Amino acid sequence: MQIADGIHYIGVNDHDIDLFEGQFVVPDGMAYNSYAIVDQKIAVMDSVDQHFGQEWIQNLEAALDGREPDYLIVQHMEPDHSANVSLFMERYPQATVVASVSAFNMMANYFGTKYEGRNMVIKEGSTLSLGTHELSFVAAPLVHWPEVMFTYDATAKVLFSADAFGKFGALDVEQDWDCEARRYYFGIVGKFGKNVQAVLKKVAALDIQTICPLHGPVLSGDLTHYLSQYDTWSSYGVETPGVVIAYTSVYGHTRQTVEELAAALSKKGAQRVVVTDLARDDQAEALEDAFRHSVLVLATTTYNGGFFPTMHEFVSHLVDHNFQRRTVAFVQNGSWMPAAAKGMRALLEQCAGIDFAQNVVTVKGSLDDESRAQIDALADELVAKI
Ligand SMILES: Cc1cc2nc3c(=O)[nH]c(=O)nc-3n(C[C@H](O)[C@H](O)[C@H](O)COP(=O)(O)O)c2cc1C
Repeated sequence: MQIADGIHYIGVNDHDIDLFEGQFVVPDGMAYNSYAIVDQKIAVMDSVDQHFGQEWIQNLEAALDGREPDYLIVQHMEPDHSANVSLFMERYPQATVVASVSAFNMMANYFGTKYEGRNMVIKEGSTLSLGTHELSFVAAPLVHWPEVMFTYDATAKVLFSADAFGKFGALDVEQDWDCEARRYYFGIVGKFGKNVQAVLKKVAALDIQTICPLHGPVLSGDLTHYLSQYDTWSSYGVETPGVVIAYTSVYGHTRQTVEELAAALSKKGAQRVVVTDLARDDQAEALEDAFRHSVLVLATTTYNGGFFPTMHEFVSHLVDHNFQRRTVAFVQNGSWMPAAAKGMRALLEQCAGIDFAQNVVTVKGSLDDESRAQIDALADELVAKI
């Protein structure tokens, strides 16, 4: 598949993977993208996951039509992209590997060599001419690893963006971009909003017609939507006004409380209320929902003096991913000494700019008039904050 003049797609689809990066469910598989820029010199953009080396080489050789590659540009050393660097370097002994200093340090760790004598160290502003295609490199530290470089092809007006603008899902599955790109962003890149903002500012100065990420589809046409989504996500802005209620429940009373709160919110004018069961639904989906919307309600059981383990896991994800600048409310259940709200709040105090709702719903085992009045008061407070 030709993406632009001289630029070929040579990546692979993975439908065998169970969990991406050891934790994310990917029901539609995953794509490991790689590209060949065929010019007077030939550059290959990154390799692919360890299981697909032979397929990748076949794709490369089909695109090269008997020629041999001159460069392997390693933008990102995460093994789903770098696992076949050594295969490439053995197969093409004339080729040079092009990467940042930190990428070469990681190559020493992974492959036991920095390819001395066959390497080209690049940094922000370095250039590489392939003949017609003029490449320049844009440092993207911590988007989302420290060694990451973007590559800009000024001739084809293509930005090779490493993991940025990537998404879950193989390329032979038709899918809306936003949903799985958002889940990918907040699960994997989201902690590093400042770094994403910094690199977005740099690429804003470039004339870009096509974005070639290392996962997900090549983006072309009007890029405004993708750039604007990345700007909102990386600045922790609200994408969709609404309430997310993330809950756990052992015996159903907390679930019933959540259902009544959701109904009260809708009745009082909330246009969008999303409810997720943290023990059964995908927590990565819940995480992206929390970052997407304006208000988050956490509802859980007091559990051995603390709070329920799956809620603990979710709150840890929020803190780890730099959750910030949102309204957060608590619903707690406790048959003898409710303490879940206090425990959750203590962890979330680490997050910047959280507006904790004044009203807390406390259910002592099962709902009663007092807790129903609290639901009503909390719904009033939250509707005003959406
Ligand atoms: C293993 C376990 C530990 C619990 N620990 C506490 C506790 O420390 N303090 C408390 O007040 N209630 C505690 N509870 C009681 C729960 O609040 C009660 O079971 C309630 O019904 C849970 O809400 P649910 O119906 O939504 O599951 C505990 C319940 C379980 C099952």
